[in-house]
Amino acid sequence: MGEVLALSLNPALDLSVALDTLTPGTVNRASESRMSAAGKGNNVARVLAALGHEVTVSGFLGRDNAGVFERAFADWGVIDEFVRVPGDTRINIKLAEQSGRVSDINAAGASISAEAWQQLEQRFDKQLARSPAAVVIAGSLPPGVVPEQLGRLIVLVRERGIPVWLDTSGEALIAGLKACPTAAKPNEHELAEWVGTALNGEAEQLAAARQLVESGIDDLFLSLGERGVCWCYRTPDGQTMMLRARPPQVRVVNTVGAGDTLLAGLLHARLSQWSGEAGLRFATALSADAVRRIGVGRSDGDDFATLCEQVRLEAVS
Ligand SMILES: Nc1ncnc2c1ncn2[C@@H]1O[C@H](COP(=O)(O)OP(=O)(O)OP(=O)(O)O)[C@@H](O)[C@H]1O
Ligand SMILES: O=P(O)(O)OC[C@@]1(O)O[C@H](CO)[C@@H](O)[C@@H]1O
Repeated sequence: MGEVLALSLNPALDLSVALDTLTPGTVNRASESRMSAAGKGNNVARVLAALGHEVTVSGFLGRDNAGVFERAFADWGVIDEFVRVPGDTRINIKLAEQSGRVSDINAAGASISAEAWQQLEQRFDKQLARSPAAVVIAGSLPPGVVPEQLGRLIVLVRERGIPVWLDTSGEALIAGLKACPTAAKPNEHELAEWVGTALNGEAEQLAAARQLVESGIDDLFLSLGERGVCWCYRTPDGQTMMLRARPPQVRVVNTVGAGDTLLAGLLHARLSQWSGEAGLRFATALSADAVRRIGVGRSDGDDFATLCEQVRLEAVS
């Protein structure tokens, strides 16, 4: 299986807190808390490495708390090509209630200097020269990095004929989509940000997904939380098609990183040259499996084959 380069320009340490019910303004007692190396690109990298891919991770890491990431990268078996910057990598707080509701508090991240950006670009160029099978760019941009810089990275990858998969939000998503990545995975809120107005119902969401594919993106995966995922793509004869996957019902513990698990599963299937249907089924089951516990990727459960069977695929007309 080909090598993957996963870029997290703004990685994070996730402090995941499980509690019965969150009551703002009071002392809340956690039933469990855990700190882990994360950020969207790193989460995708972790899942891909567990699925057997050779993965290089890159982006910016704060020097002062880099140790937690370095230990995690060694544990996951990924190659660390992060540029070290002064200070700490941000800590994001994930509050997961018994009901399955999650509240995220995401920090802005350390500011990136022009010099650090230059270092990143130089490394990126070398990494691309090794012709990875795919590049994933995922997560928000840190202060000091403007959306156009993300667009430039995407163009650099595409110029080399390497597939680039994008998962980001807000202005970064708008600039990133303009640069025409091979694939993108917005959730419904991110897609509405791209459109610039609220999307009322699935018909409007699917129309926006279609518009993106018709603008030149090969594969658009619109993730819809517990409602599953819609894959919009262009056939070799230029038609736009849509396939919908509905996940099985599972007991939700923590949904953080479900989108990253989904993206990793989809890319794994693509790099393994599975059919689109098989890939969508696998990735939907993988992300449903992931929400049953804290963390990304496959759980220890022995019912994964059943989860795959329970995913419902349907063509969208
Ligand atoms: N409650 C759930 N039950 C089953 N599957 C789920 C559930 N929530 C999410 N999933 C699966 O995970 C996928 C991704 O979820 P979602 O759309 O919430 O991604 P996201 O917003 O990008 O998440 P994140 O940013 O936390 O990674 C969904 O398409 C679905 O397949
Ligand atoms: O602030 P961003 O970069 O948009 O998202 C960061 C983040 O919420 O995404 C991951 C889940 O997808 C978490 O590990 C991480 O904390």
